[in-house]
Amino acid sequence: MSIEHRVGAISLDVRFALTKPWTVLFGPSGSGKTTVLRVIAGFVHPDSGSIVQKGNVLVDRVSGVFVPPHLRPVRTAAQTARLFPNMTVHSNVTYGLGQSARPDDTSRIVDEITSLFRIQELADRRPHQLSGGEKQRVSVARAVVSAITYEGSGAALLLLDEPFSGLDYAMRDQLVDGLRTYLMRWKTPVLSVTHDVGEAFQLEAEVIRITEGKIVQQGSVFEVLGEERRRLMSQLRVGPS
Ligand SMILES: Nc1ncnc2c1ncn2[C@@H]1O[C@H](COP(=O)(O)OP(=O)(O)OP(=O)(O)O)[C@@H](O)[C@H]1O
Repeated sequence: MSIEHRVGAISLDVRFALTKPWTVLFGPSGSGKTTVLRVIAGFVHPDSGSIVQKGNVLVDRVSGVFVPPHLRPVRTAAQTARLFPNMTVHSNVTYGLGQSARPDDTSRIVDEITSLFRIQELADRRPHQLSGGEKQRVSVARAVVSAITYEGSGAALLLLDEPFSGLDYAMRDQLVDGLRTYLMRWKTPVLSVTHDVGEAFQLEAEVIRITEGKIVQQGSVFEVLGEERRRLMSQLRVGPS
Protein backbone atom coordinates (compact mmCIF):
# COMPACT_ATOMS: atom_id res chain seq x y z
CA MET A 1 0.00 0.00 0.00
CA SER A 2 1.06 3.58 -0.47
CA ILE A 3 -0.73 6.49 1.14
CA GLU A 4 -0.29 10.22 1.22
CA HIS A 5 -2.58 12.10 3.54
CA ARG A 6 -2.51 15.38 5.38
CA VAL A 7 -3.86 15.06 8.95
CA GLY A 8 -3.47 17.82 11.52
CA ALA A 9 0.14 18.98 11.42
CA ILE A 10 1.32 15.66 9.93
CA SER A 11 1.91 14.87 6.26
CA LEU A 12 1.47 11.12 6.22
CA ASP A 13 3.53 9.54 3.44
CA VAL A 14 3.89 5.78 3.84
CA ARG A 15 4.51 2.83 1.55
CA PHE A 16 4.74 -0.74 2.85
CA ALA A 17 3.73 -4.35 2.31
CA LEU A 18 2.61 -6.78 5.01
CA THR A 19 4.44 -10.07 4.58
CA LYS A 20 4.55 -11.58 8.08
CA PRO A 21 1.79 -13.03 10.31
CA TRP A 22 2.04 -10.13 12.79
CA THR A 23 3.28 -6.63 11.96
CA VAL A 24 3.58 -3.83 14.50
CA LEU A 25 3.45 -0.11 13.79
CA PHE A 26 5.79 1.47 16.30
CA GLY A 27 6.38 5.18 16.80
CA PRO A 28 5.90 8.17 19.08
CA SER A 29 2.56 9.66 19.96
CA GLY A 30 1.13 11.68 17.09
CA SER A 31 3.33 10.05 14.43
CA GLY A 32 0.33 8.84 12.41
CA LYS A 33 -0.07 5.18 13.44
CA THR A 34 -3.81 5.33 14.12
CA THR A 35 -4.38 7.26 10.92
CA VAL A 36 -2.67 4.48 8.92
CA LEU A 37 -5.05 1.91 10.47
CA ARG A 38 -8.05 4.15 9.79
CA VAL A 39 -7.07 4.55 6.14
CA ILE A 40 -6.71 0.76 5.71
CA ALA A 41 -10.05 0.18 7.45
CA GLY A 42 -11.71 2.69 5.14
CA PHE A 43 -12.70 5.31 7.73
CA VAL A 44 -10.39 7.91 6.16
CA HIS A 45 -10.09 8.72 2.44
CA PRO A 46 -6.38 9.29 1.75
CA ASP A 47 -5.48 12.34 -0.34
CA SER A 48 -3.64 10.04 -2.74
CA GLY A 49 -2.34 6.51 -3.00
CA SER A 50 -3.62 2.96 -3.27
CA ILE A 51 -4.24 -0.09 -1.12
CA VAL A 52 -4.27 -3.58 -2.60
CA GLN A 53 -5.06 -6.64 -0.54
CA LYS A 54 -4.30 -10.02 -2.12
CA GLY A 55 -4.83 -8.64 -5.60
CA ASN A 56 -8.05 -6.79 -4.70
CA VAL A 57 -7.91 -3.03 -5.01
CA LEU A 58 -9.48 -1.43 -1.92
CA VAL A 59 -8.42 2.13 -2.70
CA ASP A 60 -6.99 3.75 -5.78
CA ARG A 61 -7.31 7.50 -5.89
CA VAL A 62 -6.25 7.66 -9.56
CA SER A 63 -9.00 5.36 -10.86
CA GLY A 64 -11.47 6.44 -8.16
CA VAL A 65 -11.83 3.04 -6.44
CA PHE A 66 -12.90 3.24 -2.80
CA VAL A 67 -14.30 0.08 -1.22
CA PRO A 68 -16.44 1.08 1.79
CA PRO A 69 -15.35 -0.16 5.25
CA HIS A 70 -18.04 -2.84 5.65
CA LEU A 71 -17.06 -4.48 2.34
CA ARG A 72 -13.33 -4.67 3.09
CA PRO A 73 -11.73 -7.93 4.23
CA VAL A 74 -10.52 -6.02 7.26
CA ARG A 75 -11.64 -6.14 10.91
CA THR A 76 -10.73 -3.50 13.48
CA ALA A 77 -10.53 -2.87 17.22
CA ALA A 78 -10.06 0.84 17.84
CA GLN A 79 -7.89 2.42 20.54
CA THR A 80 -10.99 3.33 22.54
CA ALA A 81 -13.42 0.44 22.92
CA ARG A 82 -16.67 1.14 21.12
CA LEU A 83 -19.24 -1.33 22.42
CA PHE A 84 -22.99 -1.38 21.93
CA PRO A 85 -24.18 0.11 25.24
CA ASN A 86 -27.51 -1.76 25.39
CA MET A 87 -26.06 -5.17 24.60
CA THR A 88 -24.45 -7.66 26.98
CA VAL A 89 -20.79 -8.60 26.69
CA HIS A 90 -21.81 -11.90 25.07
CA SER A 91 -23.97 -10.14 22.47
CA ASN A 92 -21.23 -7.61 21.77
CA VAL A 93 -18.74 -10.40 21.14
CA THR A 94 -21.06 -12.52 18.99
CA TYR A 95 -22.15 -9.46 17.01
CA GLY A 96 -18.81 -9.84 15.24
CA LEU A 97 -19.52 -13.38 14.01
CA GLY A 98 -19.24 -13.73 10.27
CA GLN A 99 -21.56 -15.85 8.14
CA SER A 100 -18.93 -18.50 7.51
CA ALA A 101 -19.09 -20.06 10.97
CA ARG A 102 -21.23 -23.19 11.25
CA PRO A 103 -23.48 -23.11 14.34
CA ASP A 104 -21.51 -25.83 16.18
CA ASP A 105 -18.26 -24.01 15.42
CA THR A 106 -19.73 -20.73 16.55
CA SER A 107 -20.14 -21.61 20.20
CA ARG A 108 -16.71 -23.29 20.30
CA ILE A 109 -15.04 -20.19 18.84
CA VAL A 110 -16.88 -17.85 21.21
CA ASP A 111 -15.94 -20.09 24.17
CA GLU A 112 -12.29 -20.19 23.12
CA ILE A 113 -12.06 -16.45 22.68
CA THR A 114 -13.98 -15.43 25.80
CA SER A 115 -11.74 -17.81 27.74
CA LEU A 116 -8.57 -16.41 26.11
CA PHE A 117 -9.63 -12.85 26.98
CA ARG A 118 -10.92 -13.94 30.42
CA ILE A 119 -14.32 -12.37 29.91
CA GLN A 120 -16.55 -15.46 30.46
CA GLU A 121 -17.69 -14.23 33.87
CA LEU A 122 -18.64 -10.89 32.36
CA ALA A 123 -20.92 -12.43 29.71
CA ASP A 124 -24.19 -11.00 31.08
CA ARG A 125 -22.92 -7.56 31.99
CA ARG A 126 -23.42 -4.43 29.93
CA PRO A 127 -20.61 -2.04 28.97
CA HIS A 128 -21.40 0.49 31.74
CA GLN A 129 -20.73 -2.30 34.27
CA LEU A 130 -17.18 -2.91 32.97
CA SER A 131 -13.79 -1.36 33.77
CA GLY A 132 -11.80 0.32 31.01
CA GLY A 133 -9.50 -2.71 30.65
CA GLU A 134 -12.48 -5.09 30.52
CA LYS A 135 -14.15 -3.00 27.81
CA GLN A 136 -10.91 -3.05 25.84
CA ARG A 137 -10.71 -6.87 26.09
CA VAL A 138 -14.33 -7.23 24.92
CA SER A 139 -13.70 -4.91 22.01
CA VAL A 140 -10.58 -6.79 20.86
CA ALA A 141 -12.33 -10.16 21.40
CA ARG A 142 -15.18 -9.02 19.12
CA ALA A 143 -12.74 -8.00 16.38
CA VAL A 144 -10.91 -11.35 16.69
CA VAL A 145 -14.19 -13.31 16.44
CA SER A 146 -15.13 -11.26 13.41
CA ALA A 147 -11.77 -11.73 11.66
CA ILE A 148 -11.47 -15.49 12.10
CA THR A 149 -15.07 -16.12 10.99
CA TYR A 150 -14.77 -13.77 8.00
CA GLU A 151 -17.07 -15.05 5.26
CA GLY A 152 -15.06 -14.07 2.17
CA SER A 153 -12.37 -16.08 0.47
CA GLY A 154 -9.06 -15.98 2.32
CA ALA A 155 -8.42 -14.41 5.71
CA ALA A 156 -9.42 -10.94 6.85
CA LEU A 157 -6.70 -8.57 8.02
CA LEU A 158 -7.05 -7.75 11.72
CA LEU A 159 -6.20 -4.17 12.75
CA LEU A 160 -5.60 -3.68 16.48
CA ASP A 161 -4.87 -0.23 17.92
CA GLU A 162 -2.97 -0.66 21.19
CA PRO A 163 -4.92 -3.86 21.98
CA PHE A 164 -3.13 -4.60 25.26
CA SER A 165 -3.13 -1.13 26.81
CA GLY A 166 -4.97 -0.81 30.11
CA LEU A 167 -4.09 -4.37 31.21
CA ASP A 168 -1.89 -5.35 34.12
CA TYR A 169 1.46 -6.98 33.26
CA ALA A 170 0.48 -10.55 34.15
CA MET A 171 -2.66 -10.50 32.03
CA ARG A 172 -0.93 -8.70 29.20
CA ASP A 173 1.83 -11.28 29.17
CA GLN A 174 -0.58 -14.19 28.94
CA LEU A 175 -2.86 -12.51 26.42
CA VAL A 176 -0.05 -11.51 24.06
CA ASP A 177 1.23 -15.11 23.92
CA GLY A 178 -2.24 -16.65 23.78
CA LEU A 179 -3.56 -14.35 21.07
CA ARG A 180 -0.46 -14.69 18.90
CA THR A 181 -0.67 -18.49 19.00
CA TYR A 182 -4.43 -18.48 18.42
CA LEU A 183 -4.30 -16.16 15.41
CA MET A 184 -1.43 -18.09 13.84
CA ARG A 185 -3.57 -21.21 14.09
CA TRP A 186 -6.30 -19.40 12.15
CA LYS A 187 -3.76 -17.87 9.72
CA THR A 188 -5.20 -14.44 10.45
CA PRO A 189 -2.74 -11.65 9.62
CA VAL A 190 -2.48 -8.76 12.09
CA LEU A 191 -1.32 -5.15 11.94
CA SER A 192 -1.22 -3.65 15.43
CA VAL A 193 -0.06 -0.43 17.03
CA THR A 194 2.13 -0.33 20.11
CA HIS A 195 4.52 1.91 22.05
CA ASP A 196 5.82 -1.07 23.96
CA VAL A 197 9.20 -2.54 22.95
CA GLY A 198 8.70 -5.64 25.13
CA GLU A 199 5.33 -6.37 23.50
CA ALA A 200 6.84 -6.20 19.99
CA PHE A 201 9.56 -8.69 21.04
CA GLN A 202 7.06 -11.02 22.67
CA LEU A 203 5.01 -11.02 19.46
CA GLU A 204 8.17 -11.73 17.42
CA ALA A 205 6.65 -9.23 15.05
CA GLU A 206 7.82 -7.53 11.91
CA VAL A 207 8.18 -3.88 12.93
CA ILE A 208 7.43 -0.75 10.93
CA ARG A 209 8.88 2.28 12.65
CA ILE A 210 7.08 5.51 11.88
CA THR A 211 8.14 9.05 12.78
CA GLU A 212 6.24 12.22 11.85
CA GLY A 213 4.18 10.40 9.24
CA LYS A 214 7.13 8.71 7.49
CA ILE A 215 8.40 5.14 7.69
CA VAL A 216 11.99 5.22 8.87
CA GLN A 217 12.59 1.46 9.10
CA GLN A 218 10.89 -1.89 8.49
CA GLY A 219 12.32 -5.26 9.50
CA SER A 220 12.40 -7.92 12.18
CA VAL A 221 11.93 -6.76 15.76
CA PHE A 222 15.62 -7.53 16.38
CA GLU A 223 16.72 -5.26 13.53
CA VAL A 224 14.38 -2.38 14.29
CA LEU A 225 14.12 -2.39 18.09
CA GLY A 226 17.21 -4.31 19.22
CA GLU A 227 19.15 -1.14 20.06
CA GLU A 228 16.15 0.36 21.84
CA ARG A 229 15.80 -2.77 23.96
CA ARG A 230 19.52 -2.74 24.90
CA ARG A 231 19.19 0.91 25.95
CA LEU A 232 16.10 0.20 28.07
CA MET A 233 17.78 -2.82 29.69
CA SER A 234 20.89 -0.83 30.56
CA GLN A 235 18.73 1.91 32.11
CA LEU A 236 17.02 -0.77 34.22
CA ARG A 237 20.39 -2.18 35.35
CA VAL A 238 21.71 1.26 36.33
CA GLY A 239 18.43 2.10 38.08
CA PRO A 240 17.41 5.45 39.53
CA SER A 241 20.15 7.50 41.19
N1 LIG B 1 -9.45 14.04 12.92
C1 LIG B 1 -8.31 14.72 13.06
N2 LIG B 1 -8.27 16.05 12.82
C2 LIG B 1 -7.14 16.76 12.93
N3 LIG B 1 -5.97 16.23 13.31
C3 LIG B 1 -5.95 14.91 13.58
C4 LIG B 1 -7.10 14.09 13.49
N4 LIG B 1 -6.77 12.83 13.81
C5 LIG B 1 -5.46 12.85 14.13
N5 LIG B 1 -4.97 14.10 13.99
C6 LIG B 1 -3.57 14.52 14.18
O1 LIG B 1 -2.80 13.77 13.27
C7 LIG B 1 -1.58 13.34 13.88
C8 LIG B 1 -1.48 11.83 13.83
O2 LIG B 1 -2.47 11.26 14.71
P1 LIG B 1 -2.56 9.71 14.99
O3 LIG B 1 -3.74 9.49 15.88
O4 LIG B 1 -2.55 8.99 13.69
O5 LIG B 1 -1.19 9.44 15.76
P2 LIG B 1 -0.70 8.16 16.58
O6 LIG B 1 0.68 7.88 16.12
O7 LIG B 1 -1.69 7.06 16.47
O8 LIG B 1 -0.69 8.72 18.07
P3 LIG B 1 -0.93 7.97 19.50
O9 LIG B 1 0.22 7.02 19.65
O10 LIG B 1 -0.87 9.11 20.47
O11 LIG B 1 -2.26 7.31 19.44
C9 LIG B 1 -1.57 13.93 15.28
O12 LIG B 1 -0.84 15.14 15.23
C10 LIG B 1 -3.04 14.21 15.57
O13 LIG B 1 -3.16 15.30 16.45
